Amino acid sequence: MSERSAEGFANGFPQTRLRRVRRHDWSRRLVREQTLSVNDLIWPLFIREGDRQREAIASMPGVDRLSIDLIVEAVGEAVALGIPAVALFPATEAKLKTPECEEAINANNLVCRAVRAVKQTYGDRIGVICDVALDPYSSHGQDGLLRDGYVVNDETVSMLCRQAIVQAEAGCDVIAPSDMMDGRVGAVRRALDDAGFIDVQIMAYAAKYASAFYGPFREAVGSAANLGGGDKRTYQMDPANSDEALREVALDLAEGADSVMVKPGMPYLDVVRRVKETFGAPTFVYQVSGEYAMLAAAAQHGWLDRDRVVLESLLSFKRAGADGVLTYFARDAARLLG
Ligand SMILES: NCC(=O)CCC(=O)O
Ligand SMILES: [Mg+2]
Repeated sequence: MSERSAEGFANGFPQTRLRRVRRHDWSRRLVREQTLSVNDLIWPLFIREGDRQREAIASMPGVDRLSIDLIVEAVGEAVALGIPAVALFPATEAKLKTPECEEAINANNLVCRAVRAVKQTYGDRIGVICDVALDPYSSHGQDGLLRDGYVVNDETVSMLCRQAIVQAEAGCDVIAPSDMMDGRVGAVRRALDDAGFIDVQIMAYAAKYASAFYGPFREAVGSAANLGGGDKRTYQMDPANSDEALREVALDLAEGADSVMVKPGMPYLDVVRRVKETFGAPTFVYQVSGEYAMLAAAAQHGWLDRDRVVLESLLSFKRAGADGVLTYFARDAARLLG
């Protein structure tokens, strides 16, 4: 049944009716420009010490820190759902955090043990991504080594190379430098190649902003208190800039990054679009802990429809040009899409 034209719409006006193709579901599906699938998802998981330990993270309702045995079970769910990769983040015990971050290069540290357990169980059925940065290990909460209160670049990069090697030795498939030191991608690439890890990928946190949206993550890995009132503005990017993001991405690609990342996600969709259009390289985006917290908390209150905002937010990353999304909603989204 069609509406009869009213008086004001004589002579066939409007000629173009964009609503016509929106009228029925079959037609909406035919003209849909973007799709979200399980292949777009990377699931970040938090690891803690112990056996059968599951510990809630207050500011991330629905996300827990898991001991390695439970991490292996969670990764099993990801495998069953078809999620292509997980990113593992260690909540290092406070007693192991030091100013010089020695635990980062301990081949038997929490994340290395978790990677070994996951890889022994699932092999190449799922990819494992590990950050390279010192904040899970530093008593000061910074991502690099501190000298006179300043995070020094080159000395930090040397540590990051050693960290990348112990993680690759543990079986990590993708090294993700998240530290924002200059030159670290090239240095880590050389270190990996020299050690024989020519097929270990690098996913560079290329445009990582000094954002307030990381708050819950710092609670999750226990670095918030260490950082105190400190911030990371001498190495992470100024939220005001996007030309600079293109320069960061250009350098990381030139230094050998296999893929690049923009972080955070929802407030930086314009940056995702510019990066993808400019370089056409595999581009990922991180829907960070604060974004998760906003949506999860509002949904808990009944103020937002959780399933719908999760899928809409993830689709927005695809529309902006992202090839994939690191999201704490990955398991939920995979179930909804399944
Ligand atoms: N390097 C990983 C992160 O910093 C994650 C931040 C977040 O989820 O807030
Ligand atoms: Mg850089």
